[in-house]
Amino acid sequence: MSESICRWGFLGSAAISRKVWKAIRYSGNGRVAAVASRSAVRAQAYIDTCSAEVPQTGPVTAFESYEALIARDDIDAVYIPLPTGLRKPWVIAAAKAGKHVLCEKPAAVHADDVREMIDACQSAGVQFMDGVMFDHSARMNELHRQLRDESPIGTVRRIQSHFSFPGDNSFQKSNIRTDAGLEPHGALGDLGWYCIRLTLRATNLEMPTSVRGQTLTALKGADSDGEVPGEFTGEMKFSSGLTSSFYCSFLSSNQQTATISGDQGYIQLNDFVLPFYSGESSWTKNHHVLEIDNCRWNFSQHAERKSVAEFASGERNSQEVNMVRRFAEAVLSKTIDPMFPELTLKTQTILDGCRRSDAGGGNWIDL
Ligand SMILES: NC(=O)C1=CN([C@@H]2O[C@H](COP(=O)(O)OP(=O)(O)OC[C@H]3O[C@@H](n4cnc5c(N)ncnc54)[C@H](OP(=O)(O)O)[C@@H]3O)[C@@H](O)[C@H]2O)C=CC1
Ligand SMILES: O=C1CO[C@H](CO)[C@@H](O)[C@@H]1O
Repeated sequence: MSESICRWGFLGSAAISRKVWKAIRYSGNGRVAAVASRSAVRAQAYIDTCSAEVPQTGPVTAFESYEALIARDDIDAVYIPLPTGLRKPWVIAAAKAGKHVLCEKPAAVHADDVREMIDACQSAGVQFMDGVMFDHSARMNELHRQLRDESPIGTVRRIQSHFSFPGDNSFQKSNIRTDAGLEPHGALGDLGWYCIRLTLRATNLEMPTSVRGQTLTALKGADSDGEVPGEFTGEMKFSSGLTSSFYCSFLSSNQQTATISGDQGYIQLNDFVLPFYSGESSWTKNHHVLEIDNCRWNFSQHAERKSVAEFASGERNSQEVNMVRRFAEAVLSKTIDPMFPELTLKTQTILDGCRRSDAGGGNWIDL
């Protein structure tokens, strides 16, 4: 391995990997060294268009098979944004070849597959991390710290989140997200994954005792063998009495809201996954008061806006840049952080429970 720079290889020419390409350029401790595609022409075209906007700090080699890239010994880490249904064998092959693995979300088809993927990484002594960028945002880390150490809203009782975007006709017919073989969890995997993760972060990684879920609308892409959740609602119950619910959808307008409610106030975020384009990430802490005095019944508003200085995306302190920088730090220092595989496995276990509940009619499932 080169001493100070993590050499990244990408599997596939996924749309999201263009954002990660730029993030790696800005990370300061990595560079994209290779891209593999099922088509050599596509790999080279991808490298050319990305390089024209964001050049890497060295040459980037195109490979026409994922195997060929994984076999190289001048690659330290692979980024795997292949469709979820196809990802597992490539994660395991990469780990066996000694490559550290940044794996897109949702991690896998089942939690058993996640265990196999993580075991392969552990056996090979390489880092496993999923692609949830907000785990690396200064805002989320500050909220996590406050909720754990300071009880800014008292005891947390309820977490509600909503992640949706409106997928048009062409999306519904031909995007990987509506193909059961490629993205079997549909909106639950694509968007609900973040809602579940937010809950885990807010509870300091505590697992719920039971979950339930329901597909509200199913979608089926033109080439899909089956339906996927296009609109899904899920709930979680915790031993402390805390409850959490979420809604995710490919059919509602752009919304990324989260409310964390305590017995002394609530925290509201309006952009919890992809921060609004700005140089700071904000949230509000609310502790409204109902003032009653004889004929005067006033609900008085008390809302404090809080923020951290952090560019939403595409800058050196943005969450996706922090993600790849932190990953490369683990690679370069040979210090594996076990929290990341744990987070992935817990998220997938809750997702699996929601799907089992859905398949059984929406009843509560004990985890
Ligand atoms: N963390 C985040 O913020 C984000 C994460 N994601 C996740 O990343 C993953 C990829 O999403 P997205 O970028 O939209 O995906 P794309 O459809 O743009 O890309 C998927 C890539 O996978 C490769 N591939 C291999 N086999 C197949 C196949 N049978 N069908 C289709 N593609 C195949 C293709 O590369 P090639 O043909 O070149 O080999 C293709 O470019 C998803 O799981 C998604 O949830 C997506 C967006 C944001
Ligand atoms: O992970 C993701 C982040 O947000 C997108 C929507 O805006 C998703 O579709 C994507 O897969």
